[in-house]
Amino acid sequence: MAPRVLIADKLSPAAVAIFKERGVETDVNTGLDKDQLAEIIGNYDGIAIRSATKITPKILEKAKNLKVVGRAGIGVDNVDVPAATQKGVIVMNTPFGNSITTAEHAISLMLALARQIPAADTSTQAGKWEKNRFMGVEITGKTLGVIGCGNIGSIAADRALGLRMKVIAFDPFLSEERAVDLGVEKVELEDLFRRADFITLHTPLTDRTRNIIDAKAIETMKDGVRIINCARGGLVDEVALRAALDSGKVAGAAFDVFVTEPAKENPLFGHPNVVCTPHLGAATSEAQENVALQVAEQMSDYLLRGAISNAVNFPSITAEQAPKLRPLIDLADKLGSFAGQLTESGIKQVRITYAGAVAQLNTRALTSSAVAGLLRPMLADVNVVSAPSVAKERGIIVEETTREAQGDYESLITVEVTTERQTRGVSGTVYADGRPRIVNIKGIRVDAEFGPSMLYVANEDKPGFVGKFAGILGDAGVNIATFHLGRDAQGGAAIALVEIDGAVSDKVIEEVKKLPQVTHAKPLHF
Ligand SMILES: NC(=O)C1=CN([C@@H]2O[C@H](COP(=O)(O)OP(=O)(O)OC[C@H]3O[C@@H](n4cnc5c(N)ncnc54)[C@H](O)[C@@H]3O)[C@@H](O)[C@H]2O)C=CC1
Ligand SMILES: O=C(O)C(=O)COP(=O)(O)O
Repeated sequence: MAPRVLIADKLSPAAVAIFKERGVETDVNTGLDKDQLAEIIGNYDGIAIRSATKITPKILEKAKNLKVVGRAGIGVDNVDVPAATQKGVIVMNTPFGNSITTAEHAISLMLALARQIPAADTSTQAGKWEKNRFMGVEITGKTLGVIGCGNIGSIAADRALGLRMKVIAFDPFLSEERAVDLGVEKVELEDLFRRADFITLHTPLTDRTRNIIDAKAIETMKDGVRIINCARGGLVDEVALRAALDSGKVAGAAFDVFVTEPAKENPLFGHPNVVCTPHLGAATSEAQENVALQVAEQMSDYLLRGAISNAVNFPSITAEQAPKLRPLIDLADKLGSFAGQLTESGIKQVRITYAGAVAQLNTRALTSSAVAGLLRPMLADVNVVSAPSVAKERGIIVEETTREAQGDYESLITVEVTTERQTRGVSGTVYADGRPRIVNIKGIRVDAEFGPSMLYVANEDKPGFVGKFAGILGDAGVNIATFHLGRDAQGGAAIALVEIDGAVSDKVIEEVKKLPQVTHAKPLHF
């Protein structure tokens, strides 16, 4: 059945066209309130949004079929990403499609502010001709302080340099080298506040950036500073800014984004030196076409081919890699699951080794899959997306190693789990038939496919075991589908891995355990 996507915010029609072309069903239903969305979200495999629709834990709870949230734009602060991750829902954005447009909006607002264009326009069109009321400031030679010099901040900086401004930037992740390349001076935040004539914000809203401009910060700024916020409401304390505008400390402010949106009322409204736009940063036909096309392509690629790009909660997998990766993801999950089902005490560490061709692929995705398989027997709702963060929360160390091909296998994945009691390793491969095999358990070679219902028995390699073991299963009416034996040395440790039709009762397991040679017996499910 074709996957189905809900377009819940206003997207360029380019998105529908792409989804249609790719064979994804779409419904366009914008402006839903949270209850209406909760009612229908269960019908969709994907939801495409901008900043209006909020993807909350409550919505995710109802989204039984949801696999992907596609944000046609940059900020994903309207999506509860941890909650989506926990549900295994991929959250992807389009990190570049609207950056030029947004930087241009910041520059437009700066110029509008410098020359009071909106107020002058209103006055002129009201027939007032107030030529002496609107005295502007020149921006040439002025210092622009850029807070957050990522994609948008650096484009804004570049445009400001073109306007002959001096640009200083505060961004803890901006390297000196990149600053030199951009032609900006990297400074500390206090310096920026002290020196800037104009300040423009371009950071995401996080716990560290919330109210990055507050009353205290404003006090340290130049008298007559002008502030532009085209990033997110909440970066600036609106009440403190209003007070500073009223006192004249701040000469002007231009805001595109607000603490509460849609902003029907706001502390900044009504001040003569304030310019506001209704979150128009990304609103050009070019940017909207870019982000709509891109989000539709990305979502289709994921829903139809398993390719992941620009996900904020999962590593990327290209469409070319996806078919190669799919059987290996399955293998990693099954090896993890095998280890997890045999683990009876707290896991301290898991080391995943990729040998041979698999080492060249996207091992982060494989590791997530192995960890998901490992944790699933203990935590039913862990998934490939949430596994790394769940492991971290539980203090489990996850290590990944890659190495050259080993032995006979083109690709070999080994999952080694260390608990309080022991370290246990299990290896597997995928043969040309694309089916995952388990080829080594605790150093003992085997060659078994994974079946839905299996029995794992560790025993001493002594005569008489196989007959008695098969006898117990036969007496209980358990049909053996495949039977694999392996041992480390004659008379040493041996393993039996048996695929059975249907389930096996606890009573049968107990009987198997009572066999004198048996050290461990456990039913496994894949
Ligand atoms: N008004 C609008 O319509 C639009 C707003 N935006 C917003 O613009 C913002 C920036 O977007 P991009 O440049 O694409 O993101 P980006 O990720 O490329 O850049 C953000 C920069 O902020 C920096 N940063 C993070 N924490 C910081 C801190 N505590 N202090 C200083 N810098 C810090 C990062 O190092 C990074 O370089 C986002 O919040 C996004 O949501 C984006 C598009 C449209
Ligand atoms: O891309 C972003 O982060 C934006 O803020 C743009 O928001 P919008 O898609 O115009 O609602």
